[in-house]
Amino acid sequence: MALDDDVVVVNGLNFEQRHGKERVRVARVWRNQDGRQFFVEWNVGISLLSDCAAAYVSDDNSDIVATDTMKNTVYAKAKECSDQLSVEDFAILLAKHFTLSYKQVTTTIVKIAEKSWERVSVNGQPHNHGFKLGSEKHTTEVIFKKSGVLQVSSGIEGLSVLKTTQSGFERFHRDRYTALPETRERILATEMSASWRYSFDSLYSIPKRQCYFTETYLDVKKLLVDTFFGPPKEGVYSPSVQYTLYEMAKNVLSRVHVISSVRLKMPNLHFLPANISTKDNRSIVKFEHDVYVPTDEPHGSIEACLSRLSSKL
Ligand SMILES: O=c1[nH]c(=O)c2[nH]c(=O)[nH]c2[nH]1
Repeated sequence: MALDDDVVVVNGLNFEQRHGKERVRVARVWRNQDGRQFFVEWNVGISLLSDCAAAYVSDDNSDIVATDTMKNTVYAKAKECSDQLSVEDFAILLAKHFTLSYKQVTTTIVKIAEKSWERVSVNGQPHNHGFKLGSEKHTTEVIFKKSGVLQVSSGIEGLSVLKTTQSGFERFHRDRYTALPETRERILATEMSASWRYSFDSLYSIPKRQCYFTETYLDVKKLLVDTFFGPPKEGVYSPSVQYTLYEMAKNVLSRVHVISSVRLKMPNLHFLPANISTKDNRSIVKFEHDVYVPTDEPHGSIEACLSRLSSKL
């Protein structure tokens, strides 16, 4: 969403500013009558686009919403949420609060990352109040304008996936600097980041169902992961990270109709063949698709965004 309408002319110069609070960490527990407890941990960032130019050019702070107030609001709103809600719904609630409560605020941007605390099972039974930390984060970004225009995006950060076969890279461009051999057999590993934008454009078009965004997040995550791996027995061949990324994004758009665009970032984390030999060429370790040197740098970086023709980016 272009935020150009927040540029003003001050003393003959274009001026654009925002202020907010980053890394506000809050955790919330909800307790059910039946003894089951629910837990989330959020890292919240708030940014306000507001008419407070006076504070930049004079000592008039009267239009500044203090960033300390923003921080307190996160805890106050978390307290008010007596029913469990998705991270997206919490971001919408905060964005709505700041945009509608302050006359000088024209736009609020709320970004939240949720840690993946998952309920543990003990002896095969889900534990009432025990959680363990998974690796990936569920992220969201909500932009809410005074005009009522809303933009909701969600994402996944740090989802590490790897397959030990069904990946290759052949027939790529070669020149005098190319050393990489072609292969139809390699490890494919990435730490995926995904973000997608919902087509909802106002508060009224947001589905009211309590777990709507959480369910959609889990659907998208499953589509991405299932497409990466393919069926459990035979898998699916990946001729390049680019091809697999495109298939993943395409499947999300074709299956989840409320999503208008999806961006995927898939670093190619190389597992190099372990070939070790002595100075006189005696092999100590000969690579037979069994021993690898894991690396995380340098890594390939592959990123693309796929959106419906009708969507505004
Ligand atoms: O899937 C791949 N895509 C690339 O662009 C690339 N480049 C490279 O060296 N290896 C790979 N693998």
